[in-house]
Amino acid sequence: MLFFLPSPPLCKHILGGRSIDCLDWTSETKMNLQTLSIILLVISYAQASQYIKLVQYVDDHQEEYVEALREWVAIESDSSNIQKRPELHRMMDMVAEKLRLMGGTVELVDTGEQELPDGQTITLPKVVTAQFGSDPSKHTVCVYGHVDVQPAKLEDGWATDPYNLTDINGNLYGRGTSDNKAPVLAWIHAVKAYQALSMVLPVNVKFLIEGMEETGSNGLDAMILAQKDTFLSDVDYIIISDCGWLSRRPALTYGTRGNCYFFAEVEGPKQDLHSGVYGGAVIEPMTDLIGILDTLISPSGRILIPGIQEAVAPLSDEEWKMYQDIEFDVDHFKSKIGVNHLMYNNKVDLLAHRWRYPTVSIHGIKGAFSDSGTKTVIPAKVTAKFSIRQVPDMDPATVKKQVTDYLHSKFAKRKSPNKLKVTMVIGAKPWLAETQHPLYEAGKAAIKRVFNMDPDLIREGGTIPIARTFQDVTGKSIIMMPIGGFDDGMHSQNEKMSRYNYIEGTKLFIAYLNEVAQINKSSV
Ligand SMILES: C[C@H](N)C(=O)N[C@@H](Cc1c[nH]cn1)C(=O)O
Repeated sequence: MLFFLPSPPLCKHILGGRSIDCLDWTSETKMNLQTLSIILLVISYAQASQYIKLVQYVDDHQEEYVEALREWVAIESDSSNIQKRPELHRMMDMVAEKLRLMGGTVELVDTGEQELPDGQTITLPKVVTAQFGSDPSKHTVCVYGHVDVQPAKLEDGWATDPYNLTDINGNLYGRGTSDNKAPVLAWIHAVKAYQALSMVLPVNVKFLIEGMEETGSNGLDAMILAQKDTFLSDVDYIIISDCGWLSRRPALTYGTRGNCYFFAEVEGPKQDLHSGVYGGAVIEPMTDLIGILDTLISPSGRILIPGIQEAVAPLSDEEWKMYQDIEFDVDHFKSKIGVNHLMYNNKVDLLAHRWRYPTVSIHGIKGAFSDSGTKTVIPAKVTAKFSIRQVPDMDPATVKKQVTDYLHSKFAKRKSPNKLKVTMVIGAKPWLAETQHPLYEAGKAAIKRVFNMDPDLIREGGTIPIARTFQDVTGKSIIMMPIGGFDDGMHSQNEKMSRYNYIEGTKLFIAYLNEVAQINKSSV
């Protein structure tokens, strides 16, 4: 596709109000078609030169973009740590201020309180909404992103301070760089580039930026429902850039797994005990807990909870073929994460189990002794944290019951006097899109323009908790356009975003806005 073609209404205008399909081939029409071709050529030339200017602008402002990321990374906006909540509030204020300074119509939307496991409540970070342009003849896109991060400490094994952006060989290291601060900034910078060059945005752009994604987007479902007929009413498409490529090839993402996150608490004696004095006398909560955790999944990765595996939609021949055609080097994948063996060694099985089959992960045990040293304690109360990634056709409410019933039945068999409490704290559904949609065609064209190659069409094993709500509540189509690298280490030590992806990603977003503007409204 040319970078810019005149919109269908403009073509119609040039053709005297008729669409191309219903023309009668009179000489007058032929002349109009000739005029149209010339106009098309002039417009596409003018607009291609616009694009060149935008790209040049992005290249010239690289350092400014890196500094903006440095400022955001310095904020420890960890949504899972309530001690850091003031930082998260500050982060949301900074996002709002940035968008306000660009002349957007900005609101900080209150989403209420978060209830903590101990019954206390804490204020949720506000959600930032912003709008640039409201021309009814244009498409309106809503860019969703988040600026909260996963926890990170230097002592976790980071090579650099996680909150001090550090450039090493063109990689920008810092917590939240790839997930999701740089992509959000890249979208903001894309809009800013148009403004700086006094160019009109080809589509109206809205932003919806939240601060609780990493803990399940608390409060956002209700906010989206409440804003369905206001902020979201004129939105045509939702764009999310909160994931990564599969390899060095750019990608478009058409599915995410959901997530059900559980706490399983086993409580025994009224306080921690000396294992020499009481060991052998008491039934230890940790032994009970480890015992039931071990019944969740087999060593070969089969989920043992009845009903879960059965709910999974079977892999279709079409999917198998799609996975088979994707370029993906299993050995490279292994070496990048430093393992010799994986659950599956062929490409299709591996991709399928990363993207479209459920899995159980055990994340940690609160109350367990984990410091250095050799404390000989019997912990009195321990809480396991584990999650099950959701795929079509699993349903979080059903999974909650299946897991709770199963763990209680396994616990009952132990005939332990201790108490088990199972709670599901996140219940996020999976999301899947139709890749035949013009949004994806526009995405392919933008990627071709910026990277001069065709993208991989991939799924994401992680979760974007709000994706499915957006789709269900607004009925609008979503595209996920990642700019994160395959080796960015989201959620891990040494998370990074390469300068290349950050800067070329900004250009991609600029190009994408123009491609979206060409989508014929009546074709979707
Ligand atoms: C894909 C996205 N960047 C991400 O990492 N999301 C988190 C969201 C989540 C799910 N459960 C709790 N938080 C993830 O997939 O872990």
